[in-house]
Amino acid sequence: MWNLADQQIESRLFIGSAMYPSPKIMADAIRASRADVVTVSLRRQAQQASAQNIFWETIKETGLHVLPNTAGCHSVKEAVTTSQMARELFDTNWIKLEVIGDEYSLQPDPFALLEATRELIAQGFEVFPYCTDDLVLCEKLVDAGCRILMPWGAPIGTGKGLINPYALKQLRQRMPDITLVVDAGIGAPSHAAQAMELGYDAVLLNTAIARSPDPVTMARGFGAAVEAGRCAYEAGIMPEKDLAQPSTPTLGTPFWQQNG
Ligand SMILES: CC(=O)[C@@H](O)[C@H](O)COP(=O)(O)O
Repeated sequence: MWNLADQQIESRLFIGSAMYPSPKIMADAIRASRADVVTVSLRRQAQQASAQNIFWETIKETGLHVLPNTAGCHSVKEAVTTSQMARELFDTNWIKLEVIGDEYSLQPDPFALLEATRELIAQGFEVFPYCTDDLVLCEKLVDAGCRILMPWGAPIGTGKGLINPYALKQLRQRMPDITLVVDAGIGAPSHAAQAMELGYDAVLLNTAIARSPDPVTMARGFGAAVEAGRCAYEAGIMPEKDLAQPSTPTLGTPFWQQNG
């Protein structure tokens, strides 16, 4: 168990709820991933109100912690209003704050993100900001009152994995007491394991599972990878060496020549 914003949870995988082929496949994939936190977008588009209702019911039935998000917001005002609606709807002060600054890369706008964060924290929200891996921005978000940061691995939906492991490593070293979650751009279970091996507290992903030809099996794979990466981090990963070193001792007497 570990502590996320004063809640004890087990899994270190946060899962998205968009773009699944059906609500049933989404529910099955969420279950297979063994995630404890699911993120939902308030600005989600559904063709019919009935489809929207099925979606919300399915999310509720999972019994998971819901982390509403402000995906699709491009301004402080939009993000703050969406967060307030999310608090009413889901009865939670958690908000994954996304304020997009560039339509091409979907890169968060660091200035608007900081402004919206300050405003929402003043209103009593627990802000989970989706940010870049910029150290100075991250420090300012912490100064604003964030206990959790969600730097990107790569732009949303690209599946490129950790494009700047150096920056992510620096963040982990410089912020040992902050909960750090790699959010977005994770394409394969090995990317998720790499984030966990760096000592990140969790990873959040959506596209790689929802858009897989087999979301349920992929979700199971991601759940296992996150656990494997965390085990490796906790156990301590061996340092790399330049010189080869035999893993089988060559000294001593072979066992078939030993007496007795
Ligand atoms: C669902 C959600 O919150 C996304 O905005 C998130 O950032 C995940 O990104 P990927 O779809 O790249 O995993």
